[in-house]
Amino acid sequence: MRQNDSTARIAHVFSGTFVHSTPQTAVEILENCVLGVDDEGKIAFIEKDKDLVSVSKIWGFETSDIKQLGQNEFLMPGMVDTHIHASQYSYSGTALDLPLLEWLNTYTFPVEAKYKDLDFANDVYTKVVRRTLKNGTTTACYFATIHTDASLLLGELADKFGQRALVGKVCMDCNSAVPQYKESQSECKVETDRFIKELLKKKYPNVKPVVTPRFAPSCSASLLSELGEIANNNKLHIQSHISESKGEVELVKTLFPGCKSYTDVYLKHNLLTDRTVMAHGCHLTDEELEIFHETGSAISHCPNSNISICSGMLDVRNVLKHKVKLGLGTDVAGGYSPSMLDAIRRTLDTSKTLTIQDPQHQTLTFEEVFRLATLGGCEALSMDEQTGNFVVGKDFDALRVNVCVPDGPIDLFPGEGPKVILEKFLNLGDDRNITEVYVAGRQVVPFPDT
Ligand SMILES: O=c1[nH]c(=O)c2nc[nH]c2[nH]1
Ligand SMILES: [Zn+2]
Repeated sequence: MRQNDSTARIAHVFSGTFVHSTPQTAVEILENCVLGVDDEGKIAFIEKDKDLVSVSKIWGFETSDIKQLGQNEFLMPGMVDTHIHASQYSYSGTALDLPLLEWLNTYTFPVEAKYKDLDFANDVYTKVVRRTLKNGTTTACYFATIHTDASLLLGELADKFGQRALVGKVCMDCNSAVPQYKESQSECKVETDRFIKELLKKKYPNVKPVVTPRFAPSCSASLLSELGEIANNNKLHIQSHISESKGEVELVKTLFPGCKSYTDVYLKHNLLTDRTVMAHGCHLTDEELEIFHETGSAISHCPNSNISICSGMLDVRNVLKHKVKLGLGTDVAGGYSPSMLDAIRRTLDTSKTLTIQDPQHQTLTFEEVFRLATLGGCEALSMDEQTGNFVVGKDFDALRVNVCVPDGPIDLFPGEGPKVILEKFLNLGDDRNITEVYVAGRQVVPFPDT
């Protein structure tokens, strides 16, 4: 057993069952364990089958401070939403009757144009941060809008409520359908620089900027180049969309005739790095996936959105075969649910649909999808050295799950072990079962005001 030779004090101790993923094992169940978190929010120790009194003496905490998990409870890593439009949350659950390009022009751009109004932004952004945290999203990779001040407000709210977040001020200098919702190229550069500088100046420990060209059809080639340069000079994350629908892929061919593929558009403008996450990718070719692998860029799989606006079905198995990093995203509001549990279920549904179409297709298992929602998301955002599973030294981002809350959605039966309990939670559970949420050791749910 390691000695407590550091000066850090133990802030939380949990005892019971922990469920997480490692690169080698999709679901590892650690029963009869005790896990300590230090006052810097890092996992200080994990001990199995140890006497609690001796562990408490070594680490210097009172046994009365231990949070004992019950029979129907477990701790799991927080879920990572690798692609969510905070600005579209106001109309989530509606407006799902048009394909992507018409959907953007009809519903999305007119709503996003309203974020000049900071009161409106404050209302929606407060609600989306709280809703996602309550549903177990400990890390979110957000698109905001083109408005710098509202995007900074989103960062402030994520920090206030304690969510780990990447926040992107959207960049777009082309929009013929809704011309009032775009910037000039020079405005876009000046405002992106201001957004990055001001957000970094806040020194929020867990909220960082992400360079966000909306997608190739909304950006001139020179804007894409400028954004590639900004991201690379400042070693920042990059997010965008790629190959979501066939109509979009055809449009990109006409807009960028000198590029070999949609992927080549981003590659040529230095936007594919090991800190890049591209949403969707439903129609990427194997050749394009190889470029993702070589550059270390990741894909955010957004199955609810892909189905809701009839964009396509990503073959996750094929992406994984190409050793491309992949996480899950809700893609609110093309996706109608802000819950990562929904993203897990839709990922399984899509994989099963592909198997119905082709029985040779190797269906994803719920264990694999659990990993994609947690550690996989952290890998996709290049945060897996910091968090994503229960490893000593990593930040403690975790959910306390109770599958038997009063009036909850799950019934258990005799003899059901932790693996079945996990599967039931993933398929049947909801926010009522997520009784506590921790980000970097700070308990953020229940909210302090409730
Ligand atoms: O699902 C999507 N949502 C968006 O807001 C968007 N913008 C470009 N491409 C997009 N796809
Ligand atoms: Zn999106």
